Amino acid sequence: MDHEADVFYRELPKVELHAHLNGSVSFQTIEKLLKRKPHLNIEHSMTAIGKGQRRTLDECFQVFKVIHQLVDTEEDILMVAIDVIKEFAADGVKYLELRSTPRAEKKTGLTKKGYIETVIKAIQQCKNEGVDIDVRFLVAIDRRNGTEVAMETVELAEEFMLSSHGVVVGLDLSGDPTVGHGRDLLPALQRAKNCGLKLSLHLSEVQSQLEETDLLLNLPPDRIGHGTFMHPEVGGSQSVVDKVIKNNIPLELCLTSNVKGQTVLNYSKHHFKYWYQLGHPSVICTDDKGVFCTDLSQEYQLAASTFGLSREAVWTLSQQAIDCIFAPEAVKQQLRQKWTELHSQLFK
Ligand SMILES: CNc1ncnc2c1ncn2[C@@H]1O[C@H](COP(=O)(O)O)[C@@H](O)[C@H]1O
Ligand SMILES: [Zn+2]
Repeated sequence: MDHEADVFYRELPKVELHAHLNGSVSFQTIEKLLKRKPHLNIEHSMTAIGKGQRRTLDECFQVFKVIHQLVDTEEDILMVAIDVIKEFAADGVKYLELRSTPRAEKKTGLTKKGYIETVIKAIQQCKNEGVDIDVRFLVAIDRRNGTEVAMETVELAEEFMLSSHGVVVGLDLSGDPTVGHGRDLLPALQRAKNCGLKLSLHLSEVQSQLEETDLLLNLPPDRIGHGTFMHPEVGGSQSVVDKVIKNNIPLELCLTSNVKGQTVLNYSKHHFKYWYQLGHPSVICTDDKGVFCTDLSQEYQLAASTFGLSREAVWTLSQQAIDCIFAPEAVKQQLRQKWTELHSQLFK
């Protein structure tokens, strides 16, 4: 980790809605994976982007390929998922939506179905151990894999939505934004929506995707990841902004991810400012806490210090994230209750 966040931000109860499993693997867990697979000759410097370092988004995607080499059995996935869940819990996250791309690996016999089952098993195991966090799962589509794989992924997600007792709640569209086009994925996304899966889509993470964003907004998605280049000031358009506002689609905003991935020049230029000033639902998230060496407390603290938010404003921000979760209304009520209980402790 680059810094330790102040106590207030760690104790602040938080909701994390945008976390890719394999991007969230901590230094300590990477250490364990390196010991399991010394023959790969992978070093820490290949799996994370440290303090003050920046990479192009393209280079970030190389990092994921390295991590995927390290996480290629059910055993690895189980360990990684349990570690990641416990780390979020230790950081004060009370509700977490993890997302991950089911992968099959011929070498190890890993199947996509086994992948999803293992993540669900990890979630169940943490629950049985009494870890103080409610975890849900979004099955991810990697956009580079095209139409057919997207449709298969939706079918799998649908199956697990029906059998996982509420753990699988939705679908994520992610992957290298410069590869593939949303139009080819539209039928799969439409199908997901029709069968009751919630949709969180990475949109306009890079510039010049306005046409795709405009098209996919017609679904409409239930949440947007990043949305960095949607507003007119950065080459977006007012009509796209109007669609987002009209449909009241919350944004998942990941400050450090965008700064380290160089799609945003610096923290003060982050589009959090634009959407927050509009009063539009904006949720602070980590994206890839392992790769970008951050955690959710730190992201809240960075937002507060960069944009001059008071502690009460930070509290409200974390509380309003509850409105944006994909789990049902009863879960939202429980979380609101929890926030109310914790408020007096934090502001005594
Ligand atoms: C930095 N901005 C980003 N933009 C788009 N997709 C991203 C991403 N960060 C992560 N992913 C997606 O998540 C995968 C790794 O986790 P999982 O193997 O699925 O658990 C990456 O391969 C990519 O598809
Ligand atoms: Zn992401």
